[in-house]
Amino acid sequence: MIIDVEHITWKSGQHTLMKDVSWQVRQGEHWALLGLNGSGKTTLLNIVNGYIWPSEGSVRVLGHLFGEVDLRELRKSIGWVSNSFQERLYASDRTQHIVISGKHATIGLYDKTSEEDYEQARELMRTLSCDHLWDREYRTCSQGEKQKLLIARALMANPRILILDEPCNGLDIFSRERLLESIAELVRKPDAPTLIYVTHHTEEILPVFSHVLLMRRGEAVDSGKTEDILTAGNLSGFFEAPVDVDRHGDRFYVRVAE
Ligand SMILES: Nc1ncnc2c1ncn2[C@@H]1O[C@H](COP(=O)(O)OP(=O)(O)OP(=O)(O)O)[C@@H](O)[C@H]1O
Repeated sequence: MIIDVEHITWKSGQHTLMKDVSWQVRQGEHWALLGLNGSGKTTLLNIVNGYIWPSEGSVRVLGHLFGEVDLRELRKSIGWVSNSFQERLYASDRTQHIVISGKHATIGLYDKTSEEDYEQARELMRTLSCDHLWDREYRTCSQGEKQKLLIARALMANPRILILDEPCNGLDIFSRERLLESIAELVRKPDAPTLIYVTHHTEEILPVFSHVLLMRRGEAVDSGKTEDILTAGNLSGFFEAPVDVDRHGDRFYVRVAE
């Protein structure tokens, strides 16, 4: 089992922000986390990374029970790419150095870099179709290009789990498709990490995401195989408003029903 969250509840002050959430991610699965603003997606991921401690329930990641494991060690196996991180990077850094700094999750490069580090960075930038950005200043890259670099950076540490938190935010539809194609490419690699993809938009849930977890007001409302979860009936119940789901190819587009 990659992630095993059992009956977790988290209270902050008067508010119960996670209510009896259970979630199991198995080897070979890739998950999308879908939910409206404030539904608890980031909170759940903070729990999985050991930044928030639930009031009740248990968390196991990669077989390690929280409470018995050195979280700093465990976190080395988890890559987490989120938008809030972007601003903390040095704007004038070269792209390849940003990627290589992911090896030890540092901001900036402090360790000596080896020839293999450069090779790995180049290979990862190739996988994410951004090797043409080699030696560019980070600040000159577009939003979509920055996302790709940050994903490559997270992969530099060879994580077993890769969390992509709304990676398509702020991207135009063409940049979004290019980024999604790179993510699909990454998953097709034989030693790909388990992906957790956080989004508000069903159309970003590529066929490589085998499973979906629906979050609402701190609860895991439903979870299962993508095609079983992303139906009009199911999502209308989930959003508490009638929606239509149009399927184009293997993508799901949700519209508010007339
Ligand atoms: N430390 C905290 N103390 C109190 N409330 C919190 C805390 N962290 C999160 N919350 C609240 O918990 C709820 C869930 O927040 P969370 O960030 O997990 O949602 P989300 O699904 O990731 O939302 P978004 O899609 O907008 O990023 C929100 O109402 C938020 O204000």
